[in-house]
Amino acid sequence: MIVDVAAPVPFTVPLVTRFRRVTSRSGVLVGGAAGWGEFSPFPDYGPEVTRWWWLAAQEAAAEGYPDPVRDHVEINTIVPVVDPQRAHEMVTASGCRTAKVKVADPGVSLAEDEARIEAVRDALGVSGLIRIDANAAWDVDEATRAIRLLERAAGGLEYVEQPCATLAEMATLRRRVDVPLAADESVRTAEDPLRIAGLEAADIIVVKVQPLGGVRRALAVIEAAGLPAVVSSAVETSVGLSAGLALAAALPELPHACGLGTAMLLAGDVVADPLVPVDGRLRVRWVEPEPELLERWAPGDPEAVLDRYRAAAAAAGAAVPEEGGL
Ligand SMILES: O=C(O)CCC(=O)c1ccccc1C(=O)O
Ligand SMILES: [Mg+2]
Repeated sequence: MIVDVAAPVPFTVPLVTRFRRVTSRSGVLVGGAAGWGEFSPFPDYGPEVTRWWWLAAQEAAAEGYPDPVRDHVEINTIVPVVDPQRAHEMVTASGCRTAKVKVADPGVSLAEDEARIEAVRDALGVSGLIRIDANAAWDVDEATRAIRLLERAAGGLEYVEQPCATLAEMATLRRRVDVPLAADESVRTAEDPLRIAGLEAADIIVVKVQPLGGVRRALAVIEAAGLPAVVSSAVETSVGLSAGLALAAALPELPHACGLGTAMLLAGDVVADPLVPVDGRLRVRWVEPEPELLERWAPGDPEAVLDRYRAAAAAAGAAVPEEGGL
C-alpha cells in the first residue's frame, strides 16, 4: 500500500503564542504519490501514541483523501490566554463568526477568563458563537460553578469542550448544566475510539486527524459515536491542516464551525498560500510545501525529529529500512 514515499522532511516552526507548554511545533512532512502528509506529535508522546500520527501522514502521502461533499468549511477562531484587548483584536481580525476561548489555564483566574470572554463577545456581536475549552481542568463542582459564570460573561455559550477529565464526570456534569458538552481529549485518548458509541457524556465530539490515525479512521470514529463532530487541528502547518480540511469536507453533516483556524498561531508556514480562513471560511483545497520554506524551517537537530518518526513507524508495524533509509 505504501508506495513512492520520498524522504521525510523535518521542520520546526515557532509558535506566536505559547500553547499550553509548547513554544514551537516540530515534525516531518512526507511526500508521496497522492500528496503530502504531516507527522507532528507533541513532544511528550511516545511511540504507542505517535504511531497513529504516523499512519495519518502515510494516508495523506500514499492514498490521499476521500471526495469532498462541500467546497467551503466554516472555521472558528481560537483565542489563547491573552489579555482582553488582544483577544478583541484577534477575533475582529479573524473574520470568524465563532470563537473558541481557552479557559482554566494553570495560573489564570476565573475573573481573567471572564474578562477575556466579555471582550470576545464584544468583538463578535450578539450573533456570534462562543465556545470555551477547559482542557479537562475542572472537577464536576468547579465546572458547574465556572460554566455558570462564564456562560453569563459570554451571554450564552455554543458548548464547553472537555470541562472534566473523565467521561464519568462529564456525564454527571451534563445532567447539571444546560450548555452542550463536547468531548475532545476523551475521544483521542479512548482505549478504542471506534467504540465510543452511546456516549452519555457528550453532545458533540471533537476530532483531530493525526491522533486518530488518518481521515478515514476519523470518519469511522465519528460514525461510531453517532454525534455531531467538530474537526480541529493539532496546531499544524498548512499540510497537516489540509488533512483536517479533507475530513471536514467529507463529512455528511457539519453543523458547527471547525477548529482549523490555527495557522496564525505559527510564526510561519511551509506553503506559499497558507490555509488561513477568509471571511470565517476555508476553501477546500490541497497544498504543497515550498522548497525554500522547508529550508527556512529546517530544525537545528533534524535527527531527533527523524528518530521520533522512525520510532512511530516501527510502532505502527511498518518495515523500517536500515539507518538513513527512511
Ligand atoms: O479547536 C481549535 O480551534 C484548535 C485546536 C485546539 O484547540 C487544540 C490544539 C492542540 C491541542 C489541543 C487543542 C484543544 O482543542 O484542546
Ligand atoms: Mg480541546
